Amino acid sequence: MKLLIDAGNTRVKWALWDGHQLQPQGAVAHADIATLAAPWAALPLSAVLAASVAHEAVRQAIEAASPLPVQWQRAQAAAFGVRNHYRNVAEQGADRWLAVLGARQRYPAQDVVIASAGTALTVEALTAEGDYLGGLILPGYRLMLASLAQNTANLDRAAGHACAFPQGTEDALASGAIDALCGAIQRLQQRLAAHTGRAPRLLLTGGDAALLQPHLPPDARMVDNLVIYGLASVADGS
Ligand SMILES: Nc1ncnc2c1ncn2[C@@H]1O[C@H](COP(=O)(O)OP(=O)(O)O)[C@@H](O)[C@H]1O
Ligand SMILES: CC(C)(COP(=O)(O)O)[C@@H](O)C(=O)NCCC(=O)O
Ligand SMILES: [K+]
Repeated sequence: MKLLIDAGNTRVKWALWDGHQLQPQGAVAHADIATLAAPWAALPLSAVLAASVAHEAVRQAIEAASPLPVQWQRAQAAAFGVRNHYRNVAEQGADRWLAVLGARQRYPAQDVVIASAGTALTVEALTAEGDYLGGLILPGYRLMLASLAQNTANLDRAAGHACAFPQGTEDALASGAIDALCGAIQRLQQRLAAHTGRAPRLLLTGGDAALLQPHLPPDARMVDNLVIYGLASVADGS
């Protein structure tokens, strides 16, 4: 059994992989990583694979809690039939590359847009031929609201509901953030469609995927743990 870990800028998600099935185990805040040491020590593990885009201290806390040496994964130029067109793969977040590999494993040979709605929103474009063309980075929902709260005199307040014609500040805040996030996703989707001449599938993952889904076309599909599915592909070497 292999332990798979996805350390984002807000939370550390982990799952177990037996070579056939993924068993998601949950998520903890960075401050609580040490609480995972005891449950991890009780597992019959053969390997630990992880990806982190968080601060170095998070990486060290995971290493301290892990009963085995951690096999840290990075973005690659190519793997499993996917070619990464990022100019410098060393600067790319491992989570973005692994989400692309996870999408490729779950939806082989399809044009896919992958929206990972976490601390940041990342949106990736992957063609049926296996070309990962690149993608977008923008602040996630919470970060957008926090930046307005911190840099204006009047906007430090809870967001309301997203709606078509917001008629109050709270709703205007929620609607602005949702439209920015969903607009970015749909623009990349349109560009990939224009590039390939085919309509891509849209996959949503990350902690805010459910927040965005009602505001996107009905065929947008939520797929939990795409980064961890990418780690499972790497763990299997397939
Ligand atoms: N229980 C939760 N704890 C923290 N964030 C949550 C929770 N449930 C949903 N969220 C949302 O998910 C986002 C974090 O998503 P996640 O995919 O874990 O991010 P990351 O990979 O950047 O750590 C938060 O910004 C928040 O809006
Ligand atoms: C864009 C990210 C901050 C997303 O992080 P997350 O929201 O998953 O915590 C992370 O993938 C990152 O730090 N990337 C490095 C820059 C790049 O991918 O080009
Ligand atoms: K993300």
